Amino acid sequence: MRGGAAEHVDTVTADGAGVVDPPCPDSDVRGAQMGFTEGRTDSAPPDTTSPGGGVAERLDDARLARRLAESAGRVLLELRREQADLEPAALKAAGDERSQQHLAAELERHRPTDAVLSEEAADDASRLGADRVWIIDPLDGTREFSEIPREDWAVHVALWQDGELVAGAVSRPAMGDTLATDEPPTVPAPVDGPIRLAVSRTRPPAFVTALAERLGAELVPMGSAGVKATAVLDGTVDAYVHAGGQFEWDSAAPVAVARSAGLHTSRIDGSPLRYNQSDPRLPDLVVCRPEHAEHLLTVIDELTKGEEQ
Ligand SMILES: Nc1ncnc2c1ncn2[C@@H]1O[C@H](COP(=O)(O)O)[C@@H](OP(=O)(O)O)[C@H]1O
Ligand SMILES: [Mg+2]
Repeated sequence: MRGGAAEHVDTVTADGAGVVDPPCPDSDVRGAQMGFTEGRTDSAPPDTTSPGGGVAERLDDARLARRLAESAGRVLLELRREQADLEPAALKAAGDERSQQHLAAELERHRPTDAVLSEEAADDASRLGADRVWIIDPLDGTREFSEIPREDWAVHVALWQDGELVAGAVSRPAMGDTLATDEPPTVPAPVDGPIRLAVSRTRPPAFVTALAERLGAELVPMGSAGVKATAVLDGTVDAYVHAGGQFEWDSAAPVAVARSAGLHTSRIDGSPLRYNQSDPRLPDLVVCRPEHAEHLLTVIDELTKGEEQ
């Protein structure tokens, strides 16, 4: 449990799995470095009351992102427990739907004036004129979620504001943790040996396989973009490189958390990842330890140019 000045009390869930927020930390230093601050001063109305009837003060965006990702994770774990006999396709569909319903309801309750871009909801073009857009993937690694007891699936909750990702959380419910910008993770010290690249276990892009060969890298297969990106944060791998297709919701929250911890994040050509674009496709990315960025991007560049010839 996180500590700090006891100012905020909040409740996050509408499904009985209510959360009384622990004391709110002092303004998060590294969070402030990435451009977000404790609380908000703009026009959104405050949270009102908790299901228990108590007055709930407003939770800052980063902590709300964490709480939403965690509570959706509990919804998904419960579903998996209760519906373990479902066919994988039905479990996937139920997981997407339940988590989407939960997150949509909670965002409506806590941030009713903000726009939302979700993998599991129709894309409302009004988000393009909005100052604040929550970019969510209610269940990333849907396939792995349906393969009980696999743990490599995640819930992504990010907030984009005025052109930047300003908060994010990646919950890994079956692993029992959440990595979020309210408390940027500390990346472990580097380890000796070949560079380790996280790659999709079910559809490894040929590009990444070729990259691994050039780098003399070890491929570490796993499901979920969020799990792969956070595997860089927890030291399981050194980099996550993807190409060939993805959407903003697959990477927004992982990238927000990775940036808050000081990792390199970019497109594979080194250009910035941009969110809340009219076309939400965002087909490639690099998330890596900063000490590997230059070499990785150089080798990717050589590989890309070689493919073009
Ligand atoms: N070529 C591609 N086109 C579109 N989305 C892709 C993709 N490759 C991976 N993804 C998305 O990235 C996430 C991680 O995939 P993987 O585990 O194979 O790396 C998945 O999200 P969802 O599970 O939310 O659909 C998947 O849909
Ligand atoms: Mg996804």
